Amino acid sequence: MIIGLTGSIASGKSTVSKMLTDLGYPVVDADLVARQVVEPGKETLAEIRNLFGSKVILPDGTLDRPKLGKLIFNDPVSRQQLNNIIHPAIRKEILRQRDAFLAQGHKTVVLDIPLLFESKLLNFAEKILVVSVSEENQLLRLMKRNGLTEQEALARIGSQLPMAVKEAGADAVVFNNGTIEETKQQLVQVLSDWGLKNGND
Ligand SMILES: CC(C)(COP(=O)(O)OP(=O)(O)OC[C@H]1O[C@@H](n2cnc3c(N)ncnc32)[C@H](O)[C@@H]1O)[C@@H](O)C(=O)NCCC(=O)NCCS
Ligand SMILES: Nc1ncnc2c1ncn2[C@@H]1O[C@H](COP(=O)(O)OP(=O)(O)OP(=O)(O)O)[C@@H](O)[C@H]1O
Repeated sequence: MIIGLTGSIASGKSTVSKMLTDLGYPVVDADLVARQVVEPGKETLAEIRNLFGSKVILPDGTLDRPKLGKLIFNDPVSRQQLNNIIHPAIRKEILRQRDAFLAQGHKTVVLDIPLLFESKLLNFAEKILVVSVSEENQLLRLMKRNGLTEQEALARIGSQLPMAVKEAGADAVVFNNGTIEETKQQLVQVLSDWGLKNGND
């Protein structure tokens, strides 16, 4: 079974993803893949440089992520241009990592993809698990984790589909407003409903 794990920014995907890893499930992490495909020397990084200029490249040749983030989260046109360059590379690498896990004999693979609903990967997930959070908790957690102002955090939240749309498209929703333990209990219940106990299933 391929599980698509998604949610909105700072809803708690990484937190749930870690719980799944601890239970033994193999997880493909799209945010990590997004970093791998722009490592120095990669074609995607060269394309980003061509589009946005050398101002988004640090002296050591790596991507200046905060700078590119400021650009794309405040401008839908730039965001779409970046997505057009980077998403095909991310998609290809996600599928490669999924296939590698399946080839190792895993029966269940988790794809942790923040933009699952916005991307062309939705069809690859047989079950969609959405991690949901209240608007208030989302804003507070995002500002705290990334050291953002309220305005910066709201721009990032606004660059994704609304939480309610994702909940409506989910096979199951885990509400991450309480303690981490309460979230874990909900997750275990969902897995059990799907006939899964641990990463060997
Ligand atoms: C703009 C970048 C360099 C900013 O890097 P930064 O280290 O500050 O953020 P990070 O990569 O950890 O992303 C944090 C969160 O932002 C959200 N996010 C990232 N990119 C996008 C996007 N293009 N559109 C909407 N939300 C996004 C996701 O929820 C993600 O989990 C980076 O986010 C990026 O390369 N984005 C494009 C790739 C992408 O779409 N990634 C999302 C996973 S497929
Ligand atoms: N139940 C919780 N109670 C308190 N804080 C939490 C809880 N769950 C997650 N957090 C914190 O909220 C922040 C966002 O969580 P996390 O990083 O898991 O979200 P995410 O959905 O993976 O975010 P992103 O889309 O940006 O990668 C983190 O700093 C995390 O430690």
